[in-house]
Amino acid sequence: MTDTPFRAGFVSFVGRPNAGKSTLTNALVGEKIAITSPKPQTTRRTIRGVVHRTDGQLVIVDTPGIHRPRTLLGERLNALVEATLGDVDVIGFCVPANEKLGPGDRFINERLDDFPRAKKVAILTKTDEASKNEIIEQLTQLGALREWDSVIPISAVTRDQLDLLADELLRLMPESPPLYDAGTRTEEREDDRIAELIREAALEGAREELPHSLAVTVDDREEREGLLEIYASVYVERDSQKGIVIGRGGSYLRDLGERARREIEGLLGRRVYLSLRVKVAKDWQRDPKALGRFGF
Ligand SMILES: Nc1nc2c(ncn2[C@@H]2O[C@H](COP(=O)(O)OP(=O)(O)OP(=O)(O)O)[C@@H](O)[C@H]2O)c(=O)[nH]1
Repeated sequence: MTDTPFRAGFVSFVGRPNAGKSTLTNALVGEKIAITSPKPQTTRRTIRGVVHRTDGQLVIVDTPGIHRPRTLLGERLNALVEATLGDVDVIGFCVPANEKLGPGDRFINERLDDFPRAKKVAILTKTDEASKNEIIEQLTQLGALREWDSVIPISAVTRDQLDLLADELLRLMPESPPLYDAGTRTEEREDDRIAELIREAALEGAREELPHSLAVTVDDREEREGLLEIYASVYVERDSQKGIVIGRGGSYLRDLGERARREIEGLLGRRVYLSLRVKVAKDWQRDPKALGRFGF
């Protein structure tokens, strides 16, 4: 019997907004690394999640989507995507099984030619939401786009075929010693993860105009009688949005704080007191200084 070599490398999932990239990352890593939301384009940061197996390591680089930039934030995010995809070993192109292949998918598929170094895998996501016939039709359409190194239908929610996907991704990785210690599941700083959980809670139920205007910073933490107190700010771009986030009598802010606190307690495994303040940073998406402060 021959020993299987240890393989390790980087994979990035791309696909149109809402294709299920963040959910897939979390399902593979087995921990909440990237926030997910039914609102499109909520992923802003490059986040690394690490999948540990006895025969190898998959390092997942979760990028913001590829889209046409409209603000300085958009431009910076696109530059981040370019730099990331130029560097990975495998690109997983995610297409939802329950929506027809559209111009958005074709645009991204064409862009994949710009990254010749990476192996390319087509991933049909959300198969739990589609019929057998729809899945077959989508697989045929995907197959016609290019010569993929692999084509795999999965559901991150029911975990269907996730192990097979991990096998396939690993098979395409170079032989390499481990890239991360066994205990490492993400490179994200804890405060950044907390800020993202708060942003996720704020996105739930937020109105159309709001999602792209939200930013969150964790400003301070204090230990008090066994309780961890976390002080954070939720930034919006305009005064009118401040009222929306606070809600009538503070109701919206209370609800979102409650949801965020539960998620943070899950992450940290301990009781937390969360104090949120809503602030206005005028047009921060276009302001280089503000972008720097928010970590972009
Ligand atoms: N039924 C079902 N829903 C899914 C699955 N994967 C993702 N979703 C849902 O699809 C929506 C979008 O998922 P995300 O993982 O946030 O999508 P994304 O591609 O990261 O989105 P962006 O950050 O906008 O680029 C969420 O409401 C998820 O719950 C799946 O396998 N099955």
